Amino acid sequence: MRVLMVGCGNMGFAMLKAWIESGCLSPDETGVVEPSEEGRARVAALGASTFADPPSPDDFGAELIVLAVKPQVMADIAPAYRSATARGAAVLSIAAGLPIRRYEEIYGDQTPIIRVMPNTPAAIGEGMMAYIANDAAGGALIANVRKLLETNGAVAELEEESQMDAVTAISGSGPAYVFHFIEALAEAGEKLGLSADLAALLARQTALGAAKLAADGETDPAELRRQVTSPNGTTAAGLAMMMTDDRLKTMMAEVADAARRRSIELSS
Ligand SMILES: NC(=O)C1=CN([C@@H]2O[C@H](COP(=O)(O)OP(=O)(O)OC[C@H]3O[C@@H](n4cnc5c(N)ncnc54)[C@H](O)[C@@H]3O)[C@@H](O)[C@H]2O)C=CC1
Ligand SMILES: O=C(O)[C@@H]1CCC=N1
Repeated sequence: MRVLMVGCGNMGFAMLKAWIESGCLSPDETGVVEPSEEGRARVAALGASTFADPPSPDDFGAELIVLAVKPQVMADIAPAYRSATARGAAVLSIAAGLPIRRYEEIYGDQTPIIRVMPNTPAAIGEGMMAYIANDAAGGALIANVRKLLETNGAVAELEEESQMDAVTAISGSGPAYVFHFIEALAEAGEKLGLSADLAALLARQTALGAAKLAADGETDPAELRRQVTSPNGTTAAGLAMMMTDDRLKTMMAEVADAARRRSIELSS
């Protein structure tokens, strides 16, 4: 499948890197439109073709256009690819907020459109990729797109598009919450007198180990938490600060709701 990615910043590059490095996508059939010279250089290092401006369909012959620009500029940028969709190219968008109907307004509802919410661990095959497709997207296209997304991590098909704002708030933005948790744990270590390097190592290795223990889903995270918590021990003392009055749960609900509301705002 000839893939043309439009915009290759933090998220687009994270996805493309795994597509190419896994061997799922050949660099020969990959193009990237990216105005930033630095952005083009790192794509060129993967062996893919780069363009500062949209290539004509005759020049590239894209079968899949991947829209990976910011939602705020999508309406200005996406119409340049109408000639490619008119010749049969499908569209995969990773933009937050923008519903499928927005793309149908640009390309027509006969154009196959898939909307996916990725996250940055996609670069190392540990992402969470949640998608939904319009009626025009056939089984063969969806199977091919899933093959690409599987190189990025776990893949889930949503039941309805209305779930996408909540998905964005949880898994799309979620890595940033976890990174901030790691920052906060490391800073707490420094406040307790540890060196910055040691505190940072303890924080990130602890997050990694805990995530790996929880990753297979076989043991409930609440049970994993209980396994660390000796009665009247150190963990119980620490957790009381997080759990009294559901302090952390209340904060996480507020965090996720703010992100979901912003996703809804971006759609209008
Ligand atoms: N960063 C993340 O963790 C996630 C981002 N997303 C979505 O991914 C999309 C991209 O976000 P980021 O990669 O974070 O932003 P970014 O700013 O890193 O990347 C956007 C890229 O688009 C390029 N660009 C600007 N004008 C262009 C044009 N006319 N043609 C082609 N490319 C153009 C920019 O040079 C830049 O490299 C957004 O829609 C965002 O909602 C979705 C999930 C997670
Ligand atoms: O912050 C954002 O809007 C994008 C979407 C999800 C993660 N990053």
